[in-house]
Amino acid sequence: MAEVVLRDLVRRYGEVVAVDRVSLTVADREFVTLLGPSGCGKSTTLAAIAGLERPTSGFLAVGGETFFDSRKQVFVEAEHRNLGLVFQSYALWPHKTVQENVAFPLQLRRIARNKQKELIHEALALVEMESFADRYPSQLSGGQQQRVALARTLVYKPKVLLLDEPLSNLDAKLRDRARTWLRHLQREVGITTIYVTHDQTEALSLSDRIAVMSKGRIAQLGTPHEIYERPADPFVADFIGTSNFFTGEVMEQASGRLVLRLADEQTITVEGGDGMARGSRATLAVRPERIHVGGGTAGSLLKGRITERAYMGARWLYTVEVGGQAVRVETEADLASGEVALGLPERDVAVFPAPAAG
Ligand SMILES: Nc1ncnc2c1ncn2[C@@H]1O[C@H](COP(=O)(O)OP(=O)(O)OP(=O)(O)O)[C@@H](O)[C@H]1O
Repeated sequence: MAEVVLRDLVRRYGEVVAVDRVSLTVADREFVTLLGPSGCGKSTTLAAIAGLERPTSGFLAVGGETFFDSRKQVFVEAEHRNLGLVFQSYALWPHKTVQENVAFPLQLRRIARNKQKELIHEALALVEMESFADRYPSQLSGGQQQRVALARTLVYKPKVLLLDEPLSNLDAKLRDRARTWLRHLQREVGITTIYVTHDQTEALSLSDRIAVMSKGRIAQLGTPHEIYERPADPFVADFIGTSNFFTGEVMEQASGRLVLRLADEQTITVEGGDGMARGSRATLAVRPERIHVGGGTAGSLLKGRITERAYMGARWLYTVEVGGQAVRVETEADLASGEVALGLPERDVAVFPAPAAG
C-alpha cells in the first residue's frame, strides 16, 4: 500500500507562502494531478513529497511511514524515501547508453548483476524501448529520451511516482501519444502517481482526481468530471475550460432556484444558489458549448447580437454581445452576424456569490 498523506503542509520562503496548509490524501494506485497556474505552489508541494524541499510545518507520510512531521521534528532525507521522480529536465547521462542509464539506480542500490539485467529488460520493455538499449541519448528523440528517463525511475520499483511536467518538452502530437501511453503504463504497473502540470487537457485526460491549486492552496479536489461540471468557485470555472461569467442582483431564491437580474434588466434562472439572499450579488458561469443558439432549451433566454464569428474546424466560435458584455458561444451551427437568442439550460449554469468589489 502506498498511500500519500499530506496534512496542513506549509512551505514558506521568507514572506512568500508557496504552500499554504495543503491537506490531501492520495490513495494507493491512484493518479492525482496538481494543476494550477504558474506560481500556485504545485512544484513546491511535489518537491516536499520528494524530500527535495523541507516544509515549514505540517505532516507528510507515504505508505504509512512518516517522512515529515514538524511537531515531532521528523524529516526523512530524499534518498531514504525510495520515491520515483521524473522532472521536466530529464537529463540522461550523455556518455552512457540507454541500458547503462537505466542500470545506474540499480548500481547505486547494489543490486546483484544478473538481477540488474532482468530488471533493466523489464523496465525497457514497459516503456517499449528494448530495441534502443545500446543507443546513446543523442541518438534518441525527445519522447524516447523521456521514456528512458521513466524506465530509469521505474526500474527500482518505487512506491510512488512523482512527475513534474514530464511531457512538456514534447510537441503536441507526441505529447498526446505519450499521455495515453503514460496512463496505460500507470494502470498496468499500478503505481501511486502524483503529477504536476499547468496543462488542463493533460490533467483532465490522465487523472483519477485533480487538485486545482491557487495561491498555495487547493481550490478544489475532485474527479475531472466534477471539476469541469461543478467547479467550486469562479477561479476553477475559469481555469478549467472556458466559462462566461454573468454578475448581477439576486431577485429571488426559492425551491432550489435562483433568479438573477443583469445590468441590462434581462434575467437568468438557474438551479442552486441556496442561502443567497435577495438583493445580494451573484456570479453565474456557463460554458461556451452549453449555450444554445436560437434558444430551443428549457432555461433562460438572453437577447444578444453576434459581433464576431470564427470557423474552428469542427465548430464555430461566436462572440455575442449581451448587454454590453462579450459572451463566447461554441456551436456547430453556421450563423450570420446580427440578432440572436441564447438559451441557457438551468442545469448548465453554475452559481457563486459574487466576489467582493475592489
Ligand atoms: N527557492 C525559492 N525562494 C523563494 N520563493 C520561491 C522559491 N521557490 C518557489 N518560490 C515561490 O513560491 C511560489 C510557488 O512556486 P512553485 O514553483 O511551487 O509554483 P508552481 O505552481 O510549480 O509554478 P510553475 O508552474 O511556474 O513551476 C512562487 O511564488 C515562487 O515564486
